[in-house]
Amino acid sequence: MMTRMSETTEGTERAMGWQELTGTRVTKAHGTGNDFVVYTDADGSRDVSPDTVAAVCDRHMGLGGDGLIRAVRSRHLPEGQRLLERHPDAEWFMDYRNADGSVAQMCGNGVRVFVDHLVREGLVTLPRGARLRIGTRAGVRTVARTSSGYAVDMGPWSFSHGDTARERGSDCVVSAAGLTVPRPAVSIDIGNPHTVVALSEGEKLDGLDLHAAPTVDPLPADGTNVEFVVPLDHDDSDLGRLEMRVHERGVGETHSCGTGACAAAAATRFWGGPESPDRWFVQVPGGVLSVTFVPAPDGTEHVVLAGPVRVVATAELR
Ligand SMILES: N[C@@H](CCC[C@H](N)C(=O)O)C(=O)O
Repeated sequence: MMTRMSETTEGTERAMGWQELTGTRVTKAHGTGNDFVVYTDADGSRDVSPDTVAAVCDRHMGLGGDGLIRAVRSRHLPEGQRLLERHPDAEWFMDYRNADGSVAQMCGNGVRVFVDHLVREGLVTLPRGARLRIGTRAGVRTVARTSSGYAVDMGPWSFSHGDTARERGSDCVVSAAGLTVPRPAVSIDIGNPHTVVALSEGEKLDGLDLHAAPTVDPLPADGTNVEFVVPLDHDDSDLGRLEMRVHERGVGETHSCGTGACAAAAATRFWGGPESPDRWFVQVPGGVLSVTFVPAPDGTEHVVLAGPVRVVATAELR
């Protein structure tokens, strides 16, 4: 993290540097407690270094956030230009960074916040029921405006370690503070990497200490976000429910993770067998997300994530 020592007559303070964004108008918003700082860089001239991201996301010396999102026109990024060849309508690209400055492919809560930002800034019009295509490093995602927020087609999910999970029910083991022994788990890719662990009967999510990153063996090539889940009783056989806590790659424990909720529902549905429902409510510390598995026209199964967006403030970085 970039820091500089600035001496004042009163003493010495550690100042964080976000010079690249000084004077930039930003929005602070969250989706179920997963909070982000968003800014518009329409022509791609205000990219940021990892140090700047970390400084802005710092909860004591900066605005604070689980991530920083740059709204940039796709044509100004090489990865955006590639997407435009197949999806010329994906005008805007979500350039997503974790709080530590690392780049992530996708963010399920962030993409709702991102689209809400575009709407509020008058950069797109999106009436209720209309759809918008967004470029991300995980590919193009289609976002629809609903009566209570946004629903995102997250595309298909897959097991990160091939068929091993289908054969054995798990493909890795996870250790974490508060777990007595390492647990079998599955690693799932939904544009970004996740590993899902179910707690055993009688274990409680609040017994976990997620200050330190859980250990995953084998670790997916790009690292992983880790979700701990407890399936909840549900009366309605068409609607599954689960509770989840998450340790995010590049952040630490967060109040919510949209892609994590999708991965958690996919794993729990897989473990439950063919009778498992296609609709899930995922309870996270910051609220409830809806995850639905739908057949796609190309024969694959897509995951649709829906949830709210709340704007906290707009501000100018000084
Ligand atoms: N909170 C996000 C996921 C953000 C990226 C993640 N930390 C990663 O590195 O993959 C979500 O809502 O999906």
